[in-house]
Amino acid sequence: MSGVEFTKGHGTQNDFVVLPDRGDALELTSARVRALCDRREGLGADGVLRVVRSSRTDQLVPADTADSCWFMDYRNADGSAVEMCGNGVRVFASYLVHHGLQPPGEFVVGTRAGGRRVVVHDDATVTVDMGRAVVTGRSSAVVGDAVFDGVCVDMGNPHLACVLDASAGDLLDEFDLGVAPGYDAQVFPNGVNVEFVRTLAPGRVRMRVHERGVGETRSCGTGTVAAVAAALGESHQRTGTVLVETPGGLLTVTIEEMTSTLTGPTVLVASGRLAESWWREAGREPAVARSS
Ligand SMILES: N[C@@H](CCC[C@H](N)C(=O)O)C(=O)O
Repeated sequence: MSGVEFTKGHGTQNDFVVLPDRGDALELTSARVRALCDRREGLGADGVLRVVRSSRTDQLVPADTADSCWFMDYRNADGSAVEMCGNGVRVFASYLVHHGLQPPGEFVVGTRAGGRRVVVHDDATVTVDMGRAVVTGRSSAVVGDAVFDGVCVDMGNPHLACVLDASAGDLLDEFDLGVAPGYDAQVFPNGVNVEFVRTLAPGRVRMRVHERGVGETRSCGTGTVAAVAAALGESHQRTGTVLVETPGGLLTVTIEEMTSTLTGPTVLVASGRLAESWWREAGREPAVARSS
């Protein structure tokens, strides 16, 4: 059969194109990632998950990632290859089990941020051990004219989680996150994912996020863990389990002293093949204007 195989899936509406590449043979250029993620020109997604064996990949694979496990080569919609994607790992794990590449239950997925232990449950809910939410300091985000104080959290990828106080009322629903919030580039030289979170009741928060390399998304797994770590911290708690309402659905985050977990649903929507001509065209990088 001709054409590149794909599956489209999502975790709380953070959506991905999954590209199986057992032989590590796909030429996944930035241009192809951008075209795949384009919601008019391509399939439409927040990111791409290339499925490759750790031992076969030419990516930088951290030492704690077993040679034989499946590696999630994650790309943001803008084509950038970054460290980690929490919802992506959940969809990736679900894909592996559904397509018979991995028996159900517990196993490790390789990512650029290290190995992540996952459990795929019978109802396609997936729990990921996300590692420790490391608070590295404080900084601020700017939306329009407003400046918000935030907590810098390293989840393998960088986050700035701004906890809104109760007086902020419905502000969370009113933000325009169509434009990237401003941030301090000296604190985040490689860019940052910015979360806004509000506590609704003990053990329940609501979050919106602007993702680096994507824009506003309907959910972000690493972002929910960062947001919960920040929200717990504001009420002087170091650990706890919190339900996170995102525009795309509900996730459960548990923060422990040395690690954290993320649990939520995954959906595999469709599988198919990309037309060969589309893949060929999508591979062409746009011509760069030359100054003579
Ligand atoms: N949606 C993801 C995060 C994806 C990576 C992020 N945009 C970055 O650049 O760090 C998640 O579910 O964690």
